[in-house]
Amino acid sequence: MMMGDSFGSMGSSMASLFFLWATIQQIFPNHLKITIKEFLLSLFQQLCFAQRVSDHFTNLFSPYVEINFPESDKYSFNQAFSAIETYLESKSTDKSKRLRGSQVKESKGLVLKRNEAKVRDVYEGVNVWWEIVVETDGNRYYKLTFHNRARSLITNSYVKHVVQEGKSIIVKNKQTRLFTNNPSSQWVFGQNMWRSIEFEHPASFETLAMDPKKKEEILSDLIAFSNGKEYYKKIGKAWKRGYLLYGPPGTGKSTMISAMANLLNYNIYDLELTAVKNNSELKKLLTATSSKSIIVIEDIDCSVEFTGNRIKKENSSRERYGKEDKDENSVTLSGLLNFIDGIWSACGQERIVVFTTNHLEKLDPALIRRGRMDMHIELSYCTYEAFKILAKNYLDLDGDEAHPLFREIKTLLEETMISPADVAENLMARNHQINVEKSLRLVINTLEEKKDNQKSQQEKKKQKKFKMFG
Ligand SMILES: Nc1ncnc2c1ncn2[C@@H]1O[C@H](COP(=O)(O)OP(=O)(O)OP(=O)(O)O)[C@@H](O)[C@H]1O
Repeated sequence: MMMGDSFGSMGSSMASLFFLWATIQQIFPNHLKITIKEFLLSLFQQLCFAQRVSDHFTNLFSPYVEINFPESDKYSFNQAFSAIETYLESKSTDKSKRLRGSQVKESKGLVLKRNEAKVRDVYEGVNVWWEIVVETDGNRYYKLTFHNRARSLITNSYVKHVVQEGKSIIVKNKQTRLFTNNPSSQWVFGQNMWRSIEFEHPASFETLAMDPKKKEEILSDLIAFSNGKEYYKKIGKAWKRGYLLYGPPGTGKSTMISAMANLLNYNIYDLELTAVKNNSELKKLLTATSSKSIIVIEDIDCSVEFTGNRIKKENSSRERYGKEDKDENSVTLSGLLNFIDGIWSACGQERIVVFTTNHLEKLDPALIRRGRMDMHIELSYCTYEAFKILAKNYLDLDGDEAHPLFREIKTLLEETMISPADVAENLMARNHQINVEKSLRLVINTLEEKKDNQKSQQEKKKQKKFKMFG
C-alpha cells in the first residue's frame, strides 16, 4: 500500500477517535474521563502498529513493485516528473477516451494529448501501470507499478527510456520565444527584465542564400555545439559559443540568427545595449537569460565603447570624470568581456552569443579575438550560388539550366555587388502576378543599374585622384 493511502486511512481513524473523545468529554464525569483517555490512547497506538504491520505484509507478499516520482523534491522541481508527464501524454491517443487539445507551435497545429489519471504502457512485452496521485496537501507524484519479475528491466532501462523520450519531446515541441530587454525603470524586484513574444520566423538553413560549403560548415559547427555537453564538461569549459556575423546591410545576418534559433530550438535574447545603463545592469540581464538560448547584440559597431574609438574616448573621459564614474554610467567593453569569457558565462549552460556588424574593421580587436568569438562568418554580396537558392525559394527554379536567363544573371553577378535582400525583393514581385520571365528581367535590370552606378562612382574616384596629383 502507498504511504499516502496509509496516511489517509490513519487520518480517518484519528478523526473518529477525536470525535469520540469530544463526545466523552461532554457525557462522562471527570474521574472516568482519565481512564477512557488512557484507553483511547492505547487503542490509537495499537491501530498505528496494526497499520504498519498490515503495510509490511502487503508489501512483503505483493508481487508488484512501486516507484514514486514526486513533482518536486524538497527544494527544486523534479525534471523527471515533467518528462514522464510529456511521455505519457504522447503515448498513442487512439485508444484514449479522454483527450486534451493544446496548441504547440502555430505551424504544428493543435496537438491531442492523452488526459487520463491511469495509463498502461508496454515495454519489451512487460506491462507497467502509471498513475498520477494527488495528495491532500496538493503535492503530486507519478506512481509506477510493475511486476517484481521485471524489476531490473524497468529500473535499469525502462525508466531511463521514459525520461529521455519525454525530454526529447519537450525540446521538439518547445515554442521558441524572442526576448527583448526592458529599461531598468520597468524592472520590479528582479522581474520583468525581459519581455517576450512567440518566435515564428520561418527562416531555415535550407532557404538561406549563401555558399553551400560555408553553410554546411556553420551547420555542423552548430550541431556539434548543441551535442557537446560531455565534450565541454571534459575540457572544463563553459558550454557556450560565440559567432560574429559581419557583412554589408541586407546580406542575411538577421536571417541567419533566425535560422540558428529554428535549427536548435533555442530562444533568442535580443539585447538592446542602448537600454542598458551600466555593467551591473548588463550582468543582471545576462544572468536572467535561460540556457538553450542565443544572446544577440546587433550592430555592435554602433556602440562606440566597443570600437577602436574606445581608447580615445576612455582617455578623454578619464581626464574629465575619472574611470569609476564612467563605469557606473555606461556599459564598458570589460563588462561585456566579463560576461563572454568571465565568471558570468558559467552561470548558464548551452548558450550562443552572436554579434553582428556592418563594419568589422571598426571593432575593438579584444572583443572579436578567436576564443571569444569562436567563428567569424562573413555574409557577403549575392553570388551566383546564393542566387540559385533564392531562385529556388521564390520561383521554384532549380539548377544551372533552370532558365535561359540564368547565364546572363551569372555574368552580371560576377561584375556587380548586390545584396541578397535586393535580389530577393525583385524575385518576390512574382507574388504579385508577374511571371517568372518578368521577375528574372527585374533582377537583370536592377543588376545593370547597380553596375552602371558602380562604374560612375569608380570614374568619380579616379577623377578625384587625378585632380589631387595633377
Ligand atoms: N542570405 C540570405 N538568404 C536569404 N534571404 C536573405 C539573405 N539575405 C537577405 N535576405 C532577405 O533580405 C531580408 C533582409 O535581410 P537581413 O535582415 O537578414 O539582412 P541583414 O544582413 O541582417 O541586414 P542589416 O545589416 O541591415 O541588419 C530578409 O528578410 C531576407 O528576406
